[in-house]
Amino acid sequence: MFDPAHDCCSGPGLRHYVDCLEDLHREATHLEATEVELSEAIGQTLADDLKAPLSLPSFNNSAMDGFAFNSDLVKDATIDSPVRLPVVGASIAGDNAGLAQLKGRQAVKIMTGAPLPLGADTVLPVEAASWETDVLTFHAPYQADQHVRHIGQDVAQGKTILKAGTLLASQHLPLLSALGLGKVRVIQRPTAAWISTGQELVDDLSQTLKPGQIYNATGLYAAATARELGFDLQHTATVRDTPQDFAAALDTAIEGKPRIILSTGGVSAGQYDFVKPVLTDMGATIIFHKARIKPAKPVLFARLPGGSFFFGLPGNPISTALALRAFVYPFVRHLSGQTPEPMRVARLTRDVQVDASKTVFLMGRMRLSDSGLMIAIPNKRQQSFQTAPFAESNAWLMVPEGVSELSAGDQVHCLPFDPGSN
Ligand SMILES: Nc1nc2c(c(=O)[nH]1)N[C@H]1C(S)=C(S)[C@@H](COP(=O)(O)OP(=O)(O)OC[C@H]3O[C@@H](n4cnc5c(N)ncnc54)[C@H](O)[C@@H]3O)O[C@H]1N2
Ligand code: MOO
Repeated sequence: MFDPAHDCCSGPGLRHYVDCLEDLHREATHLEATEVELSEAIGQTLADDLKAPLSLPSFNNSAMDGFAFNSDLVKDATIDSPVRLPVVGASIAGDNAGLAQLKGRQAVKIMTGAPLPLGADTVLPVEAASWETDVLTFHAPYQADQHVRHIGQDVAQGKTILKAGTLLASQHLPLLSALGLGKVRVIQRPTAAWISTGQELVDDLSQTLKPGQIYNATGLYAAATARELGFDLQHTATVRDTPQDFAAALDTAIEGKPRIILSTGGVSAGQYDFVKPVLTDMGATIIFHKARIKPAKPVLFARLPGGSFFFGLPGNPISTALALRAFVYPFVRHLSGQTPEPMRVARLTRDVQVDASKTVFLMGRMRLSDSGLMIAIPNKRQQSFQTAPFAESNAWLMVPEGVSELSAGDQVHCLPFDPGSN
């Protein structure tokens, strides 16, 4: 059974948030890479640097519908002494006829995207051309290299186009598709199971509450945010808050071999706070329990005997949300081989006073001011049971430990609720 005398991390020795992040990074050994179809790769992390297997464009081609020829042929053209070029054929996109060599004083019709014939060095758009039947007339010279898209002008063959650790998103698809990269090696999103604990919880939102009951405020939130936080929720359960029920739920979750198991509730100090004793009984290694943060102070992180990781998220809905964003997300990001999250900052719109003995995360809104500056508006209400200010917010504003007040205009580090958003 759990022995409080060996509880390294509770009591006065609560862990600093920065130390917790270090623990999370140390534990998060990258998941194995697998090859997937490009269509399946969005939201997964690239396992290796990707090099371009070909150049883009892979052949010189026209950027306009018009005529292709060699500019040298018309260099002496004047009003008085025009130069005429016969139009001998056409280069059409998808057609390889255009790759033929132009011979002598010739031009060809050319369509946007069609190969520039060998010997041609420029394209005259059709609306700028003086032409009749099959003859182009020039009353002035025409520059080389007009409206030509050159080999490699987009991407040079062999160049690294995306780095390992890139989270693949829809903006990468045109590039990867154009390069014919139909399969890519990725580190797949970790799988997770979610256990809500509490005999007061009701999952069915259409059910009438009995006295003392409350609706589960974070079950649906977990399902909705899993993807943006980088994991796949494969199993959810809601159980009573007894050690037996929790242990049974944990066993069931483990059978699905998720990489991560998350639970809500039962990690604080009361008699129903059974999560840690149950974990300790099953031989888990508690990596940290309780941090010098607000909210979500009782957050717990452990390694289970089978190799899964466990997060005990405090039950207050806002504490659950903060623990997900400030602990689970950095862990998942590291597991997936991504680089640490870039720091986002914004200027506070008003003074804030906080308890300097902990890292404080305030619910707030990040947005661009009328003058184009990123500003952070802390919500007036900050309690961890208050879902209404959370609904009004889109980011956590982080005030580091040691800081007791910040003034309007000071920069504050922000964690957008959706880390993929700007
Ligand atoms: N004596 C102490 N009491 C508490 C401490 C403490 O240090 N000493 N810490 C407080 C803090 S901080 C937090 S956060 C909570 C965390 O509690 P638990 O994780 O043990 O969670 P529970 O006690 O099970 O629940 C807390 C609260 O949240 C409600 N809850 C739980 N799950 C849900 C859910 N899915 N949807 C909506 N609401 C939920 C639950 O009904 C309780 O009201 O402990 C403090 N206490
Ligand atoms: O940390 Mo608790 O999350 O303050 O309510």
